[in-house]
Amino acid sequence: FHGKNKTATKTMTMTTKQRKKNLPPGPPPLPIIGNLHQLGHLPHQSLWELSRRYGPVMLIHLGCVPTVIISSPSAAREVLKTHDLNCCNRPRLLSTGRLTYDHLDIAFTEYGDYWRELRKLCLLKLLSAKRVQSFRYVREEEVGSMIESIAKSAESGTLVDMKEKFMALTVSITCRVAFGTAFPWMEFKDGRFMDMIREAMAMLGSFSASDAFPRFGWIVDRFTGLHSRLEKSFRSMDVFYQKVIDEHRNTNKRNEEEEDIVDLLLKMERDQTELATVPLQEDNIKAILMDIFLAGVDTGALVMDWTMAELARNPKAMRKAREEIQSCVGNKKWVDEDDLHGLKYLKLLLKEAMRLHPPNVLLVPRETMGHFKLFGYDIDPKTRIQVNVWGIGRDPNLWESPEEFVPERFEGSPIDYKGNHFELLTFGAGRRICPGISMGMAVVELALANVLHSFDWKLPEGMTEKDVSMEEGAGQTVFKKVPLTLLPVKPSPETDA
Ligand code: HEM
Repeated sequence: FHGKNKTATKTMTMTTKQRKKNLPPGPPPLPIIGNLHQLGHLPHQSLWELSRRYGPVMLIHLGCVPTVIISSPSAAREVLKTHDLNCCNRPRLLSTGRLTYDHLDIAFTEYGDYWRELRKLCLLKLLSAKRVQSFRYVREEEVGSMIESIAKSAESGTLVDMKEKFMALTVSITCRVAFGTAFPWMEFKDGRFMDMIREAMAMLGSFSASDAFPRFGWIVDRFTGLHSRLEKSFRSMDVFYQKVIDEHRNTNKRNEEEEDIVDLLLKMERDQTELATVPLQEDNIKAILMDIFLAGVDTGALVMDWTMAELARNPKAMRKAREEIQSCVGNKKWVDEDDLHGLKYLKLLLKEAMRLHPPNVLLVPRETMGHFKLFGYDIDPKTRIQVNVWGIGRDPNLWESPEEFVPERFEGSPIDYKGNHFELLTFGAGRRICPGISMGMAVVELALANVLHSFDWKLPEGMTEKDVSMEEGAGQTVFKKVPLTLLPVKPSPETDA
């Protein structure tokens, strides 16, 4: 009887405590599935609609997982700046865990000493300003090859699938920067390499029941075939990285100028470098390469693809951009990286395209590490946090005519995408902000400047600007559902003048 009374008192204090909690508002969850049924095909859009009803700090349940959706710049500032230390963990998820050799990478590893040291390595060596600069010739050469291949389509009057071109460009630049070779070996040619990357991206964006229902979800994932598909994707990427590493081990050491990222990581392995007492080994190297590929290839290509789609729909903006480039570089064949400083309008239109089409619409998920108060609401440890960057970019309270593509809105505005302005969070903010901003934007700016300088772009016959579909498809990143195909036209000196 005595014992029972004790339990009753304990239960009473627990429930009083629970009751005292001021949890954020949100749509009522259903038993077991929580709010999963409300996500739809494009969760960022459904969540944006819901947040207009429940507010910028909204609690939902993804199966058993409490998740707070952030949908305003001031709430984003709270989680990415004021409480960043509490919010900078990443949840352990099925697909990210497998593809990163059990979280040995930077993007999906938990916050702690290992992440801190890896991140330092990334910022100081792998993606430093000096290294980005040292690969300028790679970017210029690869953009040159892309322009030459587009010129062939212009000559034969064939349409260009813009996303395919931009993906091929980011892949070849990344291959050269990371492993010094333009494109991998024969067995990965004929589109197989691209298929492999696409499949890994699809796996990262896939819904896994194990993540929503940690206790029994794995049974569902085995039943649906997700486990074996993930395993197959992991194996093919692993074989590829092993080949890259073996080849580097067997090659005479390059001088420092020619050193690629794998050379640098293998040197650290030979020197028995430790990252937070973990000696750097092959799996760590492969996990880092996985990040460089999966974080950098698709995002850059998407930014370029969406930007071209907006320009195709807005011929005035396209003309203005081309005129600016023309007046800046004149009759020079290529726009080089020194010319980019003068291309102010190009930078404005990129900001505008990234406002409307951030590739990571909900950022990369974070997880809280301790309890804190957010606008008076209690946020518990182990709560997942997703910032609706897409919604913030289209909020009519922040932007005039938010759905319209108006690059001029950024004229004279201090807002940029480097993590200090919570209205434009294309690359995130805080401790986990993207470390590849300079590397990514260097490619995007140079490629678009040359694509616009070298060709006039026409819509396929019979299509008008209004017919360009802006429908979205969602996975880990948001892409154009209907591929953008355009006709490149080589301008004659007279028509361009
Ligand atoms: C236009 C291109 C790119 C976009 C839009 C982009 C966007 C992002 C975003 C939104 C995040 C999550 C930030 C957060 O959680 O607050 C991120 C993280 C990351 N990005 Fe990028 N990224 C791009 C290019 C790159 C490139 C080129 C690389 C490397 C070669 C890269 C490497 C990473 C890594 C390693 C992380 C994880 C950082 C961490 O968790 O500490 N990204 N990126």
